Amino acid sequence: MPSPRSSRERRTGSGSSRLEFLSLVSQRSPGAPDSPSRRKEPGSSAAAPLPEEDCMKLNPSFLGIALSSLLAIDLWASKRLGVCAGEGSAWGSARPLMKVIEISGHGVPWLLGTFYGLCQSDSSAAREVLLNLLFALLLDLVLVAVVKGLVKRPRPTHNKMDMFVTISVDKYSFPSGHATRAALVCRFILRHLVLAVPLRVLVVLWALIVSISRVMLGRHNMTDVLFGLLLGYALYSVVEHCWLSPLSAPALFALWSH
Ligand SMILES: CC(C)=CCC/C(C)=C/CC/C(C)=C/COP(=O)(O)O
Repeated sequence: MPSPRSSRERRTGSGSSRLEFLSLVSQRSPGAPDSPSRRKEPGSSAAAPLPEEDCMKLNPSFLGIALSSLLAIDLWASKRLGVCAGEGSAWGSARPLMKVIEISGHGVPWLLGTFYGLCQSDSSAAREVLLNLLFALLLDLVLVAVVKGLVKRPRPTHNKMDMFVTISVDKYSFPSGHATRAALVCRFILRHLVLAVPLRVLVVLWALIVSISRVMLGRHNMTDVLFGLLLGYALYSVVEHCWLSPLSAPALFALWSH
């Protein structure tokens, strides 16, 4: 397949890659000063040809353009939706409520609550469900920490870093740990707790509100939250696949049997 550079060369009749570079630079910043690669050497009539890899970097693919446009829209919309990002923001007075919602989806109360329930449970069915919930919550923490550490996307600039108990990777925003936990816990509860319909609706609403509040608080961009929800949803399938039972993990269950 001919490379984009070679087809351009055929059209212009030029043997050098200079025109390719010029067109891209002028599209991006028409008023920008000459870059080193555009500058002619004194006394020479043409710039030295660019290495192939430089041209490829400057030649944005359709996917690249689509992704950067999506990210630009994401940053812009997330900033506009960050209406509780500070006390002085448009909905700054709702910030304390948003922070309560934030704590309701935080890892510490969920881990402590599940652990406490496990210690108090007196039926083997409850122990099995709570042990798997604990496993799911820990798996979620590890997975989110790994992805945050790999992607290293900084939190939005309008975020005030005043969160309740964080770990080092929480300076990064992709994906939202609250969103993964909300989706995971929501699926888990709907599947393993016998609840009346209004309560099931409340659980789904809680997960949605926790997720939306991440953007409103300015903690995350929308894509962090959307990916977090997908990740948490998928993680539940993994947990169900690896379901711990007295048969598959007898030693673990022996620890909790009174
Ligand atoms: C047992 C253990 C290691 C507990 C750590 C619990 C903990 C500090 C979880 C972090 C929860 C948190 C602040 C997540 C960040 O959520 P985002 O939605 O802002 O990504």
